[in-house]
Amino acid sequence: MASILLKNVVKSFGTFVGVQDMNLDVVDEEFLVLLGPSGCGKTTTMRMIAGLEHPTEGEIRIGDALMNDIDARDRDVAMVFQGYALYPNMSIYENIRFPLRMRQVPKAKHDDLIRRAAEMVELGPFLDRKPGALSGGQRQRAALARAIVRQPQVFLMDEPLSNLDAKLRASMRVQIKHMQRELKVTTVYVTHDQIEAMTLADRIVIMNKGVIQQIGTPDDIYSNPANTFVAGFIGSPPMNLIAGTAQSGTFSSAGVRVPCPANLSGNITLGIRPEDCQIGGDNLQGQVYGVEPTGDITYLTVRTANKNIEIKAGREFRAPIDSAISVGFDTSRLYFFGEDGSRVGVN
Ligand SMILES: Nc1ncnc2c1ncn2[C@@H]1O[C@H](COP(=O)(O)OP(=O)(O)OP(=O)(O)O)[C@@H](O)[C@H]1O
Repeated sequence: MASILLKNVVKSFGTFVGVQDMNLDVVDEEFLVLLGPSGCGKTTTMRMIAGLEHPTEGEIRIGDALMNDIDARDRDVAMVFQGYALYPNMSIYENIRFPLRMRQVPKAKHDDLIRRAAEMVELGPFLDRKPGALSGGQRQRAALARAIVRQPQVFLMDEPLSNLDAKLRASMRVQIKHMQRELKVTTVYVTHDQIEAMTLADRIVIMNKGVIQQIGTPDDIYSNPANTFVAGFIGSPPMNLIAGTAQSGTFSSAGVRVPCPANLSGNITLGIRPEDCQIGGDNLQGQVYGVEPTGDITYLTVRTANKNIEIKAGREFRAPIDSAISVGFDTSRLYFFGEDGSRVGVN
């Protein structure tokens, strides 16, 4: 088991900077998720920890040891990628065994280790099959078993569930989390799926354009977004961000009026989550633009002169398109952001 430290890590590709001055401290036994849009530098960060890319600047440590010049195969990490990368001609048993052979683990220990790893991902009955005779979820579990079989210091997982359908992804999430808790192996997991990040992570690192935007627990990231990027990235639908002006304790924008901290003035962006809006009230006046019943929640889109606002309404809510509507905001849950996008106060 081990901690991972990235200190002032930069990765450039020619003149393009893929990862900028990254500082990250992954605690021993932690499940850390790197989350961000395509191209934000998640995989590059992961590949540097694995030793598949070398940082242009900075230090990478696993435990206390400096890794910069250590080959990937000499770092005690196991990786799971989105493609399962199983050997098609080998049985699942032999596939799981592969890392034990590579690491020259004494043969006498193999059978026990393989069966224990297979048991953990519920693949015990499938060990004799070839990968082609397994479902996608079973293959992904075989890839996980192969990663855990030799109990590395660190697991690195890069979008391991993205090839699976939604139902299977949900059940594999639970399985991965359970397995990580049981094995207590420090884990770095890359995804662009916020639900995966929220459900799996002890802490989430949100990245954009090679820069860390915020590091925090899922609750913290959701409740206290550091800037408009994080606020607009997390949540489904994400936080409504409404540009307007603040003056003398009031924020206003076309059709929107809410109290704000008296010290705010000038161009401000208001943030309000869809679930913190209620039908009826005097903070927002607009027209119904869309009503989407989904069973438990009805999603309502309200049009104002400046922007469409997303609201989670009760399951029974229905209203004619284009009808006038008034909405109240939970004023204890308003967010304000300055011109550079960073958070400036909670009312
Ligand atoms: N070998 C390379 N040469 C040049 N540019 C690269 C190289 N590898 C990555 N990049 C660039 O660095 C940036 C970060 O890439 P990276 O793969 O880390 O993104 P990501 O966040 O993992 O994206 P995705 O979710 O799409 O996999 C991207 O703009 C990418 O085009």
